[in-house]
Amino acid sequence: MSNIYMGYYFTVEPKEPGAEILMAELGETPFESFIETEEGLSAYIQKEFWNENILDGIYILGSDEFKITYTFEEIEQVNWNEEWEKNFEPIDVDNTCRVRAPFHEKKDVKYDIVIEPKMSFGTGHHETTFMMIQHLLETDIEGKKTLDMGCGTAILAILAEMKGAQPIDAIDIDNWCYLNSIENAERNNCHHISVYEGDAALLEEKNYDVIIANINRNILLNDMLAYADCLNPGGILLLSGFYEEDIPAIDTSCTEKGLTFVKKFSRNNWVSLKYVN
Ligand SMILES: C[S@@+](CC[C@H](N)C(=O)[O-])C[C@H]1O[C@@H](n2cnc3c(N)ncnc32)[C@H](O)[C@@H]1O
Repeated sequence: MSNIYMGYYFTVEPKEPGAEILMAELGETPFESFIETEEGLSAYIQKEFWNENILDGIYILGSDEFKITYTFEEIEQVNWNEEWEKNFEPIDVDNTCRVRAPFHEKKDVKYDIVIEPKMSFGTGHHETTFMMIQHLLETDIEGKKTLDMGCGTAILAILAEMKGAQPIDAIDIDNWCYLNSIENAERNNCHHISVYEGDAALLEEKNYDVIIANINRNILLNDMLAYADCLNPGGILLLSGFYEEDIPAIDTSCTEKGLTFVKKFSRNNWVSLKYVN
């Protein structure tokens, strides 16, 4: 995979909620890494997926409610650690789970997850990850065979292991995420997580008690049958990566496959749904 990136540096006024909306919109494009800055947002995209019109469909850039300016440059090599050290604050979910980088001090919480995100999505800062953590925190997964599909940094697989799930398969289509997940699983002393590079094609002949999938609307809809087919009776499916308006399509797809809706979380129009088989 190419290491040449295009870095975009956005100044966003007002920053709240502008930077978050901008990040959500860019997250729908091949931009793959985001860092919140004092002025707004830095966003990175691999040059091979970039073109000069890449921002054309970004609605917020044309909105009267926000003043957004930016510069961009080509970057040969990004020092992600340095970038994250400057900008990454630990996050706390429900006072039970803390996600931090290796350079943050350790605090006394039940689930202390250390993530070195580099280029992978999944630091807990994104609404979808946050809500998936909330679902996992309140679901009994002790001893359950678990799949984390679209694992990113493996943040959710790591929490699943900390909550007693095993064995756990963590799958991501992206090579960076695959490598970063292996590193993060080791960093958190996880011994029950197997990481694979790939997609739903890897699920043939598999079965799980719990499936976690925080990806996006279209991939979830496309792969829902593969998930449902390998979910054991009574198994739990946790989904995120889509908006309130996508719920009818996702829900129809799930109920068609015999799954029953259990609970929804929502944050800033992002949602996360729990189903049982
Ligand atoms: C929204 S991120 C979620 C990361 C992490 N699980 C979290 O909750 O923060 C989605 C991840 O799914 C991966 N992905 C995208 N399409 C996929 C597919 N078809 N199969 C497996 N993984 C996929 C992406 O590379 C990305 O790491």
